Amino acid sequence: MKGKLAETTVNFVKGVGPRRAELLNQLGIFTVQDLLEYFPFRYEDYRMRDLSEVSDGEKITVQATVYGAPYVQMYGRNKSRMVCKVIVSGMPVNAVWFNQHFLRERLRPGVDIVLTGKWDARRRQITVAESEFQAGKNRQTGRLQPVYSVSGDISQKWLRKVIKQALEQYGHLIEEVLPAELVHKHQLLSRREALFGVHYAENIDEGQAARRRMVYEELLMFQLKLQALKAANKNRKHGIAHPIDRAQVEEFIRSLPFTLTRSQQEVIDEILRDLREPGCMNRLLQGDVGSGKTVVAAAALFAVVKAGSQGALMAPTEILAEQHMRNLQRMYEPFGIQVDLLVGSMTEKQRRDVLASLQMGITDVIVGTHALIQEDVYFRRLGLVITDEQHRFGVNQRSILRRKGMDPDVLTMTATPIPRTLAITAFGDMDVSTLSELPKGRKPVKTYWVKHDMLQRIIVFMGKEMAAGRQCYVICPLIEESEKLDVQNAIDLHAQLQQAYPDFRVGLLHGRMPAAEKDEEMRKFKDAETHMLVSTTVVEVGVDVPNATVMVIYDAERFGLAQLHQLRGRVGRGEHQSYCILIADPKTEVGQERMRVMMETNDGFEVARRDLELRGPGDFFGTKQSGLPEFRFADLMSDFEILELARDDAADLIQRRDFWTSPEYAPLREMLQREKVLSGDILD
Ligand SMILES: Nc1ncnc2c1ncn2[C@@H]1O[C@H](COP(=O)(O)OP(=O)(O)OP(=O)(O)O)[C@@H](O)[C@H]1O
Repeated sequence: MKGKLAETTVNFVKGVGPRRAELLNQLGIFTVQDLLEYFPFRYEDYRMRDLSEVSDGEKITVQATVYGAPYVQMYGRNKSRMVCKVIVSGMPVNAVWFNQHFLRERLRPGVDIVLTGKWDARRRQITVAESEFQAGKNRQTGRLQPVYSVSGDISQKWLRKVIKQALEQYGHLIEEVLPAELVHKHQLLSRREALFGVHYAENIDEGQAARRRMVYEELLMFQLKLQALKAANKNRKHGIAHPIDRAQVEEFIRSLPFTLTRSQQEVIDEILRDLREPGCMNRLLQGDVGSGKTVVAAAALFAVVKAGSQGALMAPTEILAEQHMRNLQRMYEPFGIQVDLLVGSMTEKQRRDVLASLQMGITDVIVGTHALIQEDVYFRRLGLVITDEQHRFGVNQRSILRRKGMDPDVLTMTATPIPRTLAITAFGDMDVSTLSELPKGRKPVKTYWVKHDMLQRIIVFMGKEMAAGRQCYVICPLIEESEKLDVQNAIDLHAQLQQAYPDFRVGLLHGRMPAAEKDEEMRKFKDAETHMLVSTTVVEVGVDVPNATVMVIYDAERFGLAQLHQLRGRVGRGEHQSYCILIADPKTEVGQERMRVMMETNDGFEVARRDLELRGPGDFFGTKQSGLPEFRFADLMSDFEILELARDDAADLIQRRDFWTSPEYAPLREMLQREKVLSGDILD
């Protein structure tokens, strides 16, 4: 939102100096508005409890009174353990602090203190994580506390303080942006109430109400934008009406080593129809893992090339770009179509050659990463761009191309199963095609969940599969905090497994390897020069090695369901029976349930549905689903109902005459203007 708060930088908040301002900037917080809209991702319950209500090992916050003298033991270098007797709920309890002996002076008998920490029922002891001496207005304990995503030198405590300070200083300037009728209709909090509410929530319900208001606002803006865009694009007749020769496309399809599924055939028809039209195609192609999206892309590119244009296929990684290029080269070989690769790791000379060949129109199809549509890349006649979900073709990319005199059709592919209704709503500016079946003859992947102590048996099993000529993936544990540790893990596991299988070749793939080396490892696995591939999650999307039949995932509980499904999708891509083995010791009931979901279903839509169910209300801001547009506040899967409301409201607003004139809607109109969806670039 434009306005005073969006123009006031954070250093105007009391207590924020230049250094702290810089730290906030690193969190993406530049203005007071950013700060106020920096929402907690969950709440920590510091509400006071009675000892009789808590069970062993729980985290608690209690009111205590010191009655003994603190006893300090020093050990190591500067390490300490301090014990002090306190009274909680009328009973004596030991409070233990680590490395905080500087508090010793303050622990005098009779002093009241609020302690937060872990309760050990057997020893009647609290291991203190936080202690607070006075119970004043700004006290952190004794209530629900927002937990923000922080990093490095910014502490929770400090950020809480600064946000509260900002609310005190600037809260009165928070302006409503939604029309009163909508606030009323959906019983939303006002913007001011919501921003106060989310940071000061007394209970989870208050937090949720605040969140709901912001989610609605965000989704309404999103829908207004989409619908304005779609309306603008509909009016365009500047796209290319490709003179598609149906018979040639049929010939290409007949040349493939398999027959298309009905779904593939239908989707290709839909795309060909779009391509013939003069308007710009903007279509989303979704299909579960292994449903055969690449062939559809190949047929579309083929059609466009035969109709006299060039095509571009953009992949999220160099490995995938390379894979696509080889596939296309193989498929197009009988047809004399020139496919070239353009990626970052090429030499300057190679790059120059490809650019020249593109510009002269010698290259028919260019495959690359997203660097492909850069300022200095020129096509002779670009007719179709195919890209993937994470890199949806945005307004900016379109306008870069348009400036170069091109207005290609666009196809976006996604493997994230999104319920069709959600897809249509979430991608309101696109038409949606779905591959709803897998190629014939695929056997469902058998999924097993095992504990770490089964490792030996897994090793024997993989040995047997490899002896039968198959290949295996082993995905290493993932340590989120440190990429370096991830890599080390992968290296160690690789060494162990190579030792376990002296007769087979084991490859290694991780994110820190140079791109050329990664490609080489991938190629070796693809050509079955290596029999096993130990990898971090870099193989996650799109890799296609039909001869691989085993996917072993270490520490599977650390991955999200969507990610596990993606990983599992790397096997079961050929005629052989495939297996997915999840090695996991989940500690929570939900964690165990997630493993069971994987065992029970192979269907991506079902996995997504169960995933949603398992995310309880405690999961305040949910886990982000890949494949859908990302938002600050909203999570499209769980906020689907609000999304539908917002869609209907947006449709209603846009066609209303007074929306474009009345002051009530000025903030929404300004947003649309700022986002350039109404400007000349789009509305010709
Ligand atoms: N109709 C078909 N019959 C048999 N095999 C097919 C058919 N269509 C595609 N395939 C093969 O199935 C495998 C998976 O296809 P593809 O790589 O296109 O899947 P995808 O939809 O891109 O999946 P993912 O999202 O998992 O990467 C490939 O080896 C492909 O050659």
